[in-house]
Amino acid sequence: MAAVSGVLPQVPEPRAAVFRTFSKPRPAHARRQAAATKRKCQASSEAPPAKRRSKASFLPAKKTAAKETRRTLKGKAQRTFSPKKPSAGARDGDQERKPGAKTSSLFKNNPEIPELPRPVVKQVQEKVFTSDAFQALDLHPHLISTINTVLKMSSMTSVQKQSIPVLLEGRDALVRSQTGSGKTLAYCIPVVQSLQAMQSKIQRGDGPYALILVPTRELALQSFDTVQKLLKPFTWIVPGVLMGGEKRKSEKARLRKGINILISTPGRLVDHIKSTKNIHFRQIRWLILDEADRILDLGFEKDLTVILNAVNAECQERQNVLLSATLTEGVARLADISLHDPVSISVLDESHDVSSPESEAFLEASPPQATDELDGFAIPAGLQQHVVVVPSKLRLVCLAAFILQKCKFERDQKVIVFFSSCELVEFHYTLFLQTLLSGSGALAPEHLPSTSTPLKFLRLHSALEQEERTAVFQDFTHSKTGILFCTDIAARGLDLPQVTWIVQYNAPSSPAEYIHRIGRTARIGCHGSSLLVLAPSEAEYVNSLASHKINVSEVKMEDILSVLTKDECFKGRRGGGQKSRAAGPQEIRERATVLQTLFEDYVHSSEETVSGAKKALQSFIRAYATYPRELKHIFHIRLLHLGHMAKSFGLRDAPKNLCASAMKKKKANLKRPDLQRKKTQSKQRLAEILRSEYASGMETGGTKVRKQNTRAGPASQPRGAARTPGPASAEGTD
Ligand SMILES: Nc1ncnc2c1ncn2[C@@H]1O[C@H](COP(=O)(O)OP(=O)(O)OP(=O)(O)O)[C@@H](O)[C@H]1O
Repeated sequence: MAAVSGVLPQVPEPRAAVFRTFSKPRPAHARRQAAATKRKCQASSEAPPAKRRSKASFLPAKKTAAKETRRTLKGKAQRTFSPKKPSAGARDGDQERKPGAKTSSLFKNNPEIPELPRPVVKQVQEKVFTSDAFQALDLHPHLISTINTVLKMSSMTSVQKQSIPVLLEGRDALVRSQTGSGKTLAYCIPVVQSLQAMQSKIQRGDGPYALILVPTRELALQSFDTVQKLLKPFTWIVPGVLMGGEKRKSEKARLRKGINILISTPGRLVDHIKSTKNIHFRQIRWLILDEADRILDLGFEKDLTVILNAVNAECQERQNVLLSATLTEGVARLADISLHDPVSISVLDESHDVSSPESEAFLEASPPQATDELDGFAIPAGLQQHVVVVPSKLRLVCLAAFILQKCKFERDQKVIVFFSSCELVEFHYTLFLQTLLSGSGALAPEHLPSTSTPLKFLRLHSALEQEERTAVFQDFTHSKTGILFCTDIAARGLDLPQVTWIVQYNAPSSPAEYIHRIGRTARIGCHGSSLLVLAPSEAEYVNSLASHKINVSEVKMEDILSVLTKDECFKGRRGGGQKSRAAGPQEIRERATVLQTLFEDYVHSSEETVSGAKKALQSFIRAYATYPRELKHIFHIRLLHLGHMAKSFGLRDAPKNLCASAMKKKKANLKRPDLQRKKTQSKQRLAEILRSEYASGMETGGTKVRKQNTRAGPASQPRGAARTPGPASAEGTD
């Protein structure tokens, strides 16, 4: 890390300024924002019991002292941060806090960071581009010129070269190619070509000829945008999008006028099938399931059945196309769609595997894979995947340090951070906005080093009003820099340009979701990186990824935290200016503690913020309880240390009621077998809540997170898509 002492202007006691900022009453905008941060999944009583004391977590400090080089930091800090000698940050903070409030040491009593397994995997890769021009296809000349001049594309990608001719022949197809390889055009071009070529010219009033189902609203808007561009020369064909969050009335009106290429989320389409008289499928020629494995999974099962019944009742002769980067034959077989002699298109078949001498060795040692579910999915060649193991207490400062490193001290970085629930997104978004943004927390802009970039935080999840959701999506799409906090609603299909880093702060629930999350970067031949954050107890997950041919390389937490020595906002008691040239582990620890204190002071600045942090922690625990059975040995709440986890939510102690209710529930369950059944039901409900990230948006009774301090300008209004917010929904909105 380059030293910055020479670059920075002299700022008298910046750390003291930090604490002053957070001990005084919060400014009106912060209060407004906190008040606006309503969370929806708040069923705390459903939180499964969290076992507090894992053996590893309670190792005496002596035993956890590091022996290896990579644990030197921890070892030294244990000596430095004895309870009798609190950190500068903690001490100053204490002066202004209630007696008894404390910032406990971040670096004490942490479990050892285990040696990560290092399987070298023969990762699967595909060739993205071909040298063939679109002119090689039998397409209308106006369509080709639109592709060349409007979309500014000349040569086909591999998946387009393979799929377009097959689809133009009228065949059903299952299409699998890596993320960001151009699957959208692989189906949109044949649809437009075939519809414009129909002998009796399509009339708007004919209704839908093509039905395209996608799992989220943002993806619906994105696909609609692509179709709209391709249709420029063919103005008589009308595209339209239906998605939750828009006023049903205006959608009904558009359906009445006629939509020929209909793009919809499943839930919203079902709603119209049930409630809109003039929706019909008499003319359907195409049924396309983008992100087909997602649409075919349990969360959409009922919706898909309703849609297929409605479509089948009116039309039998149509082409069916299923696409996804993680489509497997197994998933496709589940489809209750009568596929006629489908062609399986997998770009992988044509590609070469990338291997190294070590990977050969691994292959020999690795067990044979049993099913196609365990086969590897291709990962873009320009994608560097990393993993960092972080003790629970240090998660929050580590995430903040990573964001500062990338977005404050490096240029043109666009980062997406994935969390497991809406509450987690809201909590971290508000916390970082209130503490890390220049002007509101850390240093005033004039005191920022000249090399630093202002931070810009955005968030996207299903509990937002649709208007804000669309605005955020547009804003992040068009931004050169920024940090997007989101749930898995942004994991699939979204083509957000120039994303440089993907952070998975909560591990995904399946290898497929891992692939889709990291696939938001390194698209269409570009470069990008990903970082997966794991707790020490989760290190085994690296092996699980390896069994799906996913290869991650380790970065050290200390290296991420060391960026704090660049940031004078977090200068410790003895100052770090002159030392930052060769910042030692002790200084890094001091600064991490100052940063943690900053978070804790904000969280403890009002009852409301404390309660928000507790709810976020409960939400984390609930989400943690829903990992599938095959991952339970890695992600099980009994392996979590609740007190340490609480720290990563800026809480100074583990919420007592959470433990108490968990313990009570456990005891009661032992006595009352009838409660076991309820527990199962509540687990199912939790799974539903998570799945409903993708639900229809037509449910009522929930609370939406109201519009907050977005920096987005008004979103552009696509043809056929109204921006009026829809009815409040329970949890999901798609
Ligand atoms: N032939 C092409 N030449 C140049 N760019 C292309 C071409 N085809 C598609 N693209 C661009 O590549 C990007 C990724 O395309 P697309 O979103 O269709 O990928 P995908 O395979 O559907 O990804 P995912 O699996 O994540 O949904 C888009 O920005 C698209 O405009």
